Amino acid sequence: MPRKIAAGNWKMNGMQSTLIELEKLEDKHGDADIAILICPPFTLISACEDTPFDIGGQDCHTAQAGAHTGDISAEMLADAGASYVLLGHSERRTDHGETDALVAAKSQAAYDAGLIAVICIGETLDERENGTTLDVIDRQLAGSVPATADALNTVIAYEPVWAIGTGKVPTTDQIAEVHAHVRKRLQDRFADGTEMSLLYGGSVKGSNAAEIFAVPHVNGALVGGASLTAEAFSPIISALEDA
Ligand SMILES: O=C(CO)COP(=O)(O)O
Repeated sequence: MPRKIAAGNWKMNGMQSTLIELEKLEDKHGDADIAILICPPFTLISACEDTPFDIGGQDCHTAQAGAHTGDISAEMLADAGASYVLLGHSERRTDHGETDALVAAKSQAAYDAGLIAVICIGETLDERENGTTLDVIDRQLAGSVPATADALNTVIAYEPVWAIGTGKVPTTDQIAEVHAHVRKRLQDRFADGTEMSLLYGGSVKGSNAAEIFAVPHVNGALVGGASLTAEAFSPIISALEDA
């Protein structure tokens, strides 16, 4: 069975004062038997080390060290206490022009540093309306996921770009179609493709989490806005525990 993962992507949010939310989350979910992954900004990774949660970065460089002002390497993330890193998020693809090839190179750097790569894929609204969603998914999977991926070092997050931060959620049929397609492609390509965790992301909330987690091949969620407070994230974690 793929591992269940409730992941929070804090994006460019979070101050020292935000860490109180993790203490509240620990009170409720400190001994959860699913993985709870928090991806704070780089500045808070070390400060999260004492929490019982898995910690992840939101990006890394392809190199482990060197003259790359402003960048962070996978080795640095691991050194700071992270065990995961988000890669290829649509905001990085859009804001920083990240290509599939770059995401694959970053994923390999993550593996080399012993991190688990959460590789994000997903279509834009135009692509969905053009009927090219599954083509886009195929291209991103083929280009962004290295040949060295396996169920231990890789998690795939399907995040339709049009559902991120918009309150618009695909129908469960739409999620089911993409997740079944991704599972098939992973099974075709990797010996342990059946075991890779597949997360859904995009406007997940406490009120819609249970129905999303009931969709076949949805093994968890990558949550943005609703991961920023314990009050909003806790019901999502509970729904995944119950799924
Ligand atoms: O981009 C996301 C997580 O990576 C989803 O963000 P929202 O949950 O805020 O829509």
